[in-house]
Parts: sequence; structure tokens; C-alpha cells
Amino acid sequence: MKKVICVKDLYKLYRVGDSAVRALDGVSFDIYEGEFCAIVGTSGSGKSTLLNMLAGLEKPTKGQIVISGKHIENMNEDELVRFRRENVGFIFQSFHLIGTMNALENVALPLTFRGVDRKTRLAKADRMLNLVKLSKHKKHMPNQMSGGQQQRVGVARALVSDPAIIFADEPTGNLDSHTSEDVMKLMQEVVRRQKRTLVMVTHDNHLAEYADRIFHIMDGKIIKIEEKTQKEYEGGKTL
Ligand SMILES: Nc1ncnc2c1ncn2[C@@H]1O[C@H](COP(=O)(O)OP(=O)(O)OP(=O)(O)O)[C@@H](O)[C@H]1O
Repeated sequence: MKKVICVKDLYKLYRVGDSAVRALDGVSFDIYEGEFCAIVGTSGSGKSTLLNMLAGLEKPTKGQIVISGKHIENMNEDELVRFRRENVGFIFQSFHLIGTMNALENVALPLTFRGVDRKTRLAKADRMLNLVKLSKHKKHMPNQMSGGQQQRVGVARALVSDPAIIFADEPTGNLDSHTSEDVMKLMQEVVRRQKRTLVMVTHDNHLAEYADRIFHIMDGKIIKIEEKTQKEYEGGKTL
């Protein structure tokens, strides 16, 4: 299997006054093409810090992050912007839809930044909305849709530019439990069908069960990696 993400000895220290917080304290792992991985941990365990590093939104203090064969820890801001545009899709907890655009226009938006012409953009967005089962809501504005529908738009938007990797930060954090399950099933299905790699952060152990592998993080360390096959690894070694 092809490695898409390779993280080696990753550290992130934050200075707060005289003390240092070890938000990431020596993290190493690989993620393979087509995998759905969940990063799970309690509040303050380092989940968001890790996701921000993987997405190139924050610089590590030390360590390596290789994504699709490229070292992102050495990239400057312009290179990171290009890297994200070409390789990454995001799904946010609070959806981040543009309120003045309908579902179709919201989904088409990432393609605008890639210079795709309007007709092609809208045709692609249309297909993505069908994929997330929102064919009847294409002309709806965000405030005319439920939370679950808005997040489906968020999923379609993350997929529209054919990114190799999708990062999702608590994607169901603003949804009720029933709708959360629906969105998780949808993400699982489209990721499998489209052979994307999905990395999701959540504090919810139950939702993490939708993933192929679960990375448990505590005090900035990966303490356990759980596989769907029930084969478990600890500290990177097979038990
Ligand atoms: N900018 C910052 N400056 C100082 N400390 C920070 C900063 N960002 C995060 N931290 C600290 O790093 C640790 C990890 O934070 P992080 O946000 O990654 O946790 P999390 O697992 O995502 O938590 P939550 O589920 O509450 O979002 C925490 O102790 C936090 O206080």
C-alpha cells in the first residue's frame, strides 16, 4: 500500500510565560492511501495541534511530515498554500459555508481558486451534490438547510477538487447524534468509493469506530493505534 502521510518524531512546544506546553511530544506514524483514520483523545490531548501540522497550518518545533512525497515542514507560506490547494480538502465543525451562496456555488468554490471555468465548476459541483444525496437542495442557501445537510455540502466541497487527503476536525461536533451517524456513514462511504484518504479528529470514541484505524492520543503522544481488524499495535509494535 502507498504511504500518503509519513510523520516522524514530531514535536510541538508552546511557550506560555516561563513554562512550555508539549502539545505534541514525539509522534510518529504512517497513513496509507484510501485509509480512514480517526485521531481520538480528550480535550487538550493534542488532536487539533496534530491536524494543524498535517494540514500545514502550523509549523512543528521539530520532526518531519511527508505528504504525497513532499516534506511540508520545510515549505514557506506560498508553497503551503499551493500544497493545500492541490492536495487537501477540509471539513470543518462549523461547516464554514458562504451564507450568500447556494449549495452548488459553495461546492464549486474551491475550483474557482484552481482556475477552473464556471461551466466545468458547476458541473463537477452538481455531481458531488448528487454523491452526497443532496440533488434536491442544490439551489438552497445554507440557512435553508439543516445542520446535517449543510455538512453534506461541506463533504461535497471537500471532495470537489479531487484531493488526495481530506482533513476533518470534529465534523459532526455541531450535529445531533442521529445526524452525526448519518454524516459519518456518508463520509465512510464516499471515502471508500472515491478511494480518498480521510483523517478525522474527534473526542468521541463511538464516532471514531467508523474509521479503519483509530489513533489514540494523550498528552501529545500516540498511546495506541487500533485497527478495524481488531489487530492492535502499541508503540508501533505488533502485540
Ligand atoms: N497557541 C497555543 N499556545 C499555547 N498552548 C497551546 C496553544 N495551542 C494549544 N495549546 C496547548 O496544547 C495542548 C494541546 O492542545 P490542542 O488544541 O491540540 O488539544 P485538543 O486535543 O485539540 O483539544 P480540544 O478537543 O479541546 O480541541 C493543550 O494543553 C493546549 O492548552
